[in-house]
Amino acid sequence: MLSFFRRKKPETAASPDAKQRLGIEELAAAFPVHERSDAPHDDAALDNARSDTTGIDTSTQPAVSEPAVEHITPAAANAAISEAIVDAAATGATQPVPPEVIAAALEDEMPADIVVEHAPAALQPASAPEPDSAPAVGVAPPSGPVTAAIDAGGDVPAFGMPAEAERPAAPAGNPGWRDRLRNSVFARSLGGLFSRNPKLDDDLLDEIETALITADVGVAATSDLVEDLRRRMKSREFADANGLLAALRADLVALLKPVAQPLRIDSNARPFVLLTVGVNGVGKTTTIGKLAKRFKDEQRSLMLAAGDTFRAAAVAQLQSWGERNGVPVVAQGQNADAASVAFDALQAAKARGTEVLIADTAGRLHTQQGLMAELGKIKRVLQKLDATAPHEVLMVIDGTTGQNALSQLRQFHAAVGVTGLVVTKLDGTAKGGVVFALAREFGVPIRFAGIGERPEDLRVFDAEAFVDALLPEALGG
Ligand SMILES: Nc1nc2c(ncn2[C@@H]2O[C@H](COP(=O)(O)OP(=O)(O)OP(=O)(O)O)[C@@H](O)[C@H]2O)c(=O)[nH]1
Repeated sequence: MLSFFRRKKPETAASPDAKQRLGIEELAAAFPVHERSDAPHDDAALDNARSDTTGIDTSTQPAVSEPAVEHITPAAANAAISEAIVDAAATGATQPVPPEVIAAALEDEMPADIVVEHAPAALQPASAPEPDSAPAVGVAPPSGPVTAAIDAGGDVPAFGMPAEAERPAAPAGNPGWRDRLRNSVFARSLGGLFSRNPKLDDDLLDEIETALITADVGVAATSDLVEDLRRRMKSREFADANGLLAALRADLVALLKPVAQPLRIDSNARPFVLLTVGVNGVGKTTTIGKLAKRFKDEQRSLMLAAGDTFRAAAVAQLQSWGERNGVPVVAQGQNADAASVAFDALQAAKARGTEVLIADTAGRLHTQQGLMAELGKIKRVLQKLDATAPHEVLMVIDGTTGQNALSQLRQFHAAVGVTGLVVTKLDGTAKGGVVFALAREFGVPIRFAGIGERPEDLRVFDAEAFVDALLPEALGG
């Protein structure tokens, strides 16, 4: 049987002290995201950087509500980016160049005298009751009527969602986790192992090791888990294989427990601004739609900002989710400046006393430095209206991504300071193990898990429910 670490344990792996875990603070220290209040900024540099990497020249496509900005020439912006890269190379920095280096070279802040001219038609006075205190997400909503700001549009399915009749019925409650995750690589490989009634020996550990690696748990986390089990097996802690497998379950739960922290809406922030980020196609817009439903069910007043201005259907997709849930959507159309949309929406939400504002952003590869720097700009622009915003930077990660998710999180955190994760697409044939790797490496709270396409398939992340869904039922808690 193939073994990645067969009884060759490095002295470091078994000790918890020796873990190579990077905390948020260490990450932040490694990639400081500092604001340059002393430096002038200019949007055009970032716009140009975007056109460099996407092929879309936004300079020729003015936003519906174009803020008053001074533009530098594309050549100057290119020169600034090149200079930053050359400077970083000269100082021995390895690629990719940290965003703050780019940001320092670019003049990228929206001017203080921004004028938002666009008045979205969707914004109508809301009459929804506004609760004084904000329960944690996932807590049962208080009873009472919800008055939608706009007509919810009946049963019209949102973009990206199958029509009601085509959708499989979602299993209710926590048992739904197992039904959704049973086809994952993790569940199938460990399930096969357990069904063979294994003996308590090194071969069992080797098979567990292979199963964990195959399921994307990652080399470091797998090594920690397997060596802990090996040590305990040698000291005769387990009566049989089932004892060892029960210990594996406990170790997996212990790995995830610290990051299973539900999103809490701070009622002192009004609105509580939630900025969603992530690479292309991970499920950001869909997740926002699901969150919109969740927040509306909790009777929170809500607004959405259609900040994904680059994907053709994204604005319509968000508007459809908004209509479906009776939530106003601030949009300026395709190719508008995303920071301007966010600013526009925050201004409107503040004026209305809206409780939660969720801002969408365009998907971007974590290696596209110009686009990553744009996220910093969106954050700074929001902070012109509320110094504490965004209150949650929610990064959406596709659960099928594998170990690449680690570098995605590293880069997004460096650019914009990620405070919570949503791991989507854990249903179907996802490997699922990347959740453990993320937890071990970063310790960033995992707020939600996407285990299907229906609104109710966005679950508050629950360490035990998740682990038990991946392991054979006999073991589950
Ligand atoms: N099976 C499954 N599909 C999902 C889940 N979450 C999102 N999706 C699907 O993933 C696809 C992409 O979702 P979007 O919300 O458009 O992704 P996005 O991140 O906004 O995409 P970009 O704007 O291009 O970056 C859609 O088909 C969604 O239905 C999930 O938890 N499970």
